[in-house]
Amino acid sequence: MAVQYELIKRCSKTGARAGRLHTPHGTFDTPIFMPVGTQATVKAMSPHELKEMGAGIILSNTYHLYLRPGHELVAEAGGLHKFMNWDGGILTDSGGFQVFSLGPLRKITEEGVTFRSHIDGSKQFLSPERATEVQMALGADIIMAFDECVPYPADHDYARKSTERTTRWAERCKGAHTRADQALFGIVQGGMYKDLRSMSVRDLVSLDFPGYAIGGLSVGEPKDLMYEMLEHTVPLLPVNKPRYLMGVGTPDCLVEGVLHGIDMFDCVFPTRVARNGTVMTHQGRLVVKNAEYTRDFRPIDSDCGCYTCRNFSRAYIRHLLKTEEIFGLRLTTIHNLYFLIHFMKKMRQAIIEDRFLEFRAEFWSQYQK
Ligand SMILES: CCCSCc1cc(N)cc2c(=O)[nH]c(N)nc12
Repeated sequence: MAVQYELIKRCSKTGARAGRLHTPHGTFDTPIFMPVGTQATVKAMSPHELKEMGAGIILSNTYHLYLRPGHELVAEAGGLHKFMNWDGGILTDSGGFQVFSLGPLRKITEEGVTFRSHIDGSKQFLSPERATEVQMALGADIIMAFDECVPYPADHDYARKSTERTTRWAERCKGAHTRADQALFGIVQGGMYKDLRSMSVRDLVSLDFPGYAIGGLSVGEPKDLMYEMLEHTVPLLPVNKPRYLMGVGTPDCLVEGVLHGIDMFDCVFPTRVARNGTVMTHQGRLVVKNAEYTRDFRPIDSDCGCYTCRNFSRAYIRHLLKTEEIFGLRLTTIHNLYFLIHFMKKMRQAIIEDRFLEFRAEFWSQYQK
């Protein structure tokens, strides 16, 4: 099997677990945070810097790469790993989510989704088969089934019909997937309805995927509702397969996701907010661009071991951001990614030492959302 999950330690009191994910491009400790590199680059970061800070698996987007430069060109280059010179793990999303979130004009039918390119307005079409073919050409280690992310809010009838179609699409993706060196993950939907979440898990598990993503969350719902869906859904998934919570997240959501037994996370948040000067600390977010940091010669976070915190002050970083110096957003990006990658490592160690609940309590005692 291209991707295998190895359970190392389960927390004795919660769903939290420490594991390893074996892939064709390396073995990675879980829980893991996966930086997003939408267009075959984690913005402002070099592959060397990503490797140095401990990144293991990065994400790219089928929707964007299909439109530009085209999956055929990436295949001609030898696949994504060669094209972007990254020898770690790569996961690609299937494109459905981006079609729904980027394309204002789209038409969903049983066959697939017709949409307008956000680049040149050209009419495009993605089907489960096409999305799978594109991802096989891109060559990621883990690829995602083509799904519809049920919008929030959605009524029960819409959520049911959409989720049932996502399952039929998942079966078609499975039928079209012929690369033995890639793992195709199913994506659980069901909106905010426990009965539909159970139905989606039941139907996808019967198709026997090597891993399962939980989709349709982190789509604007209250965090407590996301946690309620996780509490219901994760225990229904196979223990010996990886669980991936899509689009999450911030440190608080990562802690609660790990609590419920999630192994893999991704989110554009840390890199996106870094570019406008918001950085993460153990006490919560800090907008280093603000005037209050003009003469603050301390590092962003004195407990952080990243290149940024070892070499530069808040005052200097604020100066770079205010003057729109490119180095400024590189420094904040380095910090935010390092912070989350190492936050996961600390959580994993706490699980292994069976003190995850103490870790969680300590986190919440310091963290201001
Ligand atoms: C590179 C981005 C990966 S995660 C994008 C994402 C994020 C969120 N929040 C939900 C979904 C979903 O339901 N389906 C799919 N394919 N993707 C989702």
